[in-house]
Amino acid sequence: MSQKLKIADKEFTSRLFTGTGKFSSSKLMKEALLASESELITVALKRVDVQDEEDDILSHLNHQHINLLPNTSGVRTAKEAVFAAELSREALETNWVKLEIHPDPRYLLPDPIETLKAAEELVKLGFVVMPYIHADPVLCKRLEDVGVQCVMPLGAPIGSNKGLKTVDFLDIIIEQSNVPVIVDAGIGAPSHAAYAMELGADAVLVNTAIAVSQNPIAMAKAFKMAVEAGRMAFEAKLAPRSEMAIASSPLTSFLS
Ligand SMILES: CC(=O)[C@@H](O)[C@H](O)COP(=O)(O)O
Repeated sequence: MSQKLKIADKEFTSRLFTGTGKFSSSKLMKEALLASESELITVALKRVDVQDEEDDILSHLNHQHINLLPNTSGVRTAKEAVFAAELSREALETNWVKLEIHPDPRYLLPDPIETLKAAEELVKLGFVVMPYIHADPVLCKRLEDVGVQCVMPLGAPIGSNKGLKTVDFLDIIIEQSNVPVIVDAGIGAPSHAAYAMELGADAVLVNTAIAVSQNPIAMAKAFKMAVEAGRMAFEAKLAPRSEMAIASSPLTSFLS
């Protein structure tokens, strides 16, 4: 049994966090997310109708083991992010927020300056801040200094399914971090998720690769298993690498 992950006051058995976008129906989304056994599920505040008590997306996520993580996707500045977080705290009764500020719709890359500014403000306002950022080890330390509860560096641009293009920097972030590291975005296959976990990431967040798969329910299960396998391998400690071949069985006394 793998160690539990603690973020702020919550403990998680599952290290697979999931997103709610791009599913072809709410029913399929619900079934896939249940199959993933994810306990932290992010939902874009812009997709929630706070006036409607029967809001479709929320009613499908109303399960005992599911914690909602509102995200600020769609905002362009720190000021807008703080406003969105305050709205979500009011509407969804949670002080957890996934801070996403990506002003450029082409690459959806996070703005590091606005993100740091917003994180500082949100921490002061009592939020549990989970910032989505580029895989920048210096920024991660600066965010840690202002009091975020984890960092969420990207593997590749959102929705690109390209995998861990930032692996050398993720390695440094994981080595230096005093808060959980959650690899977010661009994870396109269960093997990418397993790789992130083997590196020592504390969790991964996956949306597109599950939602747009031909069979999201089976894919959610595959990701669940990959994350568990990767974490187990990390805890078991991977065997050291060698430049030279090292025979697996003795080479002396062969056929003598
Ligand atoms: C849903 C979310 O919060 C995003 O960060 C993003 O959608 C995750 O990235 P992928 O869609 O590439 O998995």
